Amino acid sequence: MSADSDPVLEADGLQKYFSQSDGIVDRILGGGGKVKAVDGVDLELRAGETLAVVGESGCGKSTLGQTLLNLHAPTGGTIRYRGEDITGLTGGSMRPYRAELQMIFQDPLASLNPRQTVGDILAAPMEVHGIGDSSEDRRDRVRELLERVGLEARHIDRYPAQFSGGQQQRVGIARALAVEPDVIVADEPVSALDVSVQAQILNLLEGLQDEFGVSLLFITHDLSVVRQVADRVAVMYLGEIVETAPVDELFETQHHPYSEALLSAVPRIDPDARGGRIVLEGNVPSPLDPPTGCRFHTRCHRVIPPADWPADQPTFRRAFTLRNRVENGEIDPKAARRRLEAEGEPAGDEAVADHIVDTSLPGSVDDLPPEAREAVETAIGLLVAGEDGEAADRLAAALPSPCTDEVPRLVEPSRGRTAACHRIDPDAPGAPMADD
Ligand SMILES: Nc1ncnc2c1ncn2[C@@H]1O[C@H](COP(=O)(O)OP(=O)(O)OP(=O)(O)O)[C@@H](O)[C@H]1O
Repeated sequence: MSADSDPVLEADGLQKYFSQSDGIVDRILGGGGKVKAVDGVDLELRAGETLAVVGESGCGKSTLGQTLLNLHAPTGGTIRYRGEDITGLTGGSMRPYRAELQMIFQDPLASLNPRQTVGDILAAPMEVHGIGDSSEDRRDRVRELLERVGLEARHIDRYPAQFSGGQQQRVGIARALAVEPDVIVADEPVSALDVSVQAQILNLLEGLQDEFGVSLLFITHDLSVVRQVADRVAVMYLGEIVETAPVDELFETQHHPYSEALLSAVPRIDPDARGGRIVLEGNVPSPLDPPTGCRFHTRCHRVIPPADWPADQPTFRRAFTLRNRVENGEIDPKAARRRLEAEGEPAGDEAVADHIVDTSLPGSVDDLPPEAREAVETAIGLLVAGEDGEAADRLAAALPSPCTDEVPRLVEPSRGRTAACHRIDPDAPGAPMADD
């Protein structure tokens, strides 16, 4: 495949929100929240390539894959297949495209009808899409397909449960190929399988892709799988694509700090390779209420300090972590007081505030620049006095960052690569740090 080949499937500003109005989250929050599972994705899958979509669990990968195939009605944006707008097509109007756009699922057994033989499972979509002249012809094609995916043709009348997990996934692959598709979205196709079987299925997919010229969107959380199968990678975080790059380039350099953190967790062959594992702050925020500005700012180890910050960036990150914890309501002065009391320690307001600073600020407060230190101590005092909003405002004023205020643009740091981070955008607010 060529990196410059035409896009087969394109997303432009694609959004998929799920309504929570009937769910438990609604009852807790008291409002009809929207889970912003996919939120403004631009992406193109090019002819014959394998594009991996990677990111942590819950970042929206599956929803993106399913929305691209119109299995979910998109909330916004457009989807084009070979230049034709197919956004939101359903039923009969989607039928001409359905055969071209196929899906392979993570759990092969759950996606195969247990009461049908594999022969029937594979022949049914052929019949729907008018492939094969007769049922005998389709049965011959099914036998060929079974052999092509490494199964035995004589097992055509077996039921899915009579196959092993790896064999069931081979049936899933055969079913996708049965209608001679142009695009396959494979959603974690090997993550339910034993490691030894994973490699066989990945090899099979690669071989079939070359043979059939299919474009593959490969969804996975596993970067070692990405390296084996992908030509390009799109890194997803909280409903957005934060970086795209050819796979080898992404493993060499990362422009987005989230990609950098993901890649830092991949075991290196060379034990002297530079850089240790980057441990991100906190948890993935809720897609019901994603952070402002850059969605990654709450966890980003490279969050940008204000231009007049008098210390280094890691010191800012420490203070900024406390800011986030206060903003997110993660600090509970009452619990801190109870703990001190239980330990027989002094538990007056001042002691509680000191305890919170000690336990919620990474590192020592003494290492902060004087103004930041004063802001931290004042803010925690306010928090202990029950003035949560005031506390958060005080910290936001003392520890501002362009990352909380401005949504980063997707820029092209080099040909064929994109990333959305203020640090690589020459027009972005905030000065990159010398030690960055
Ligand atoms: N049908 C649905 N209704 C409501 N929320 C949903 C629905 N499907 C997914 N979500 C939510 O959308 C977000 C993205 O989920 P999605 O499954 O797409 O992520 P993912 O990256 O594929 O994760 P995983 O790898 O765990 O499957 C999650 O917060 C999830 O809870």
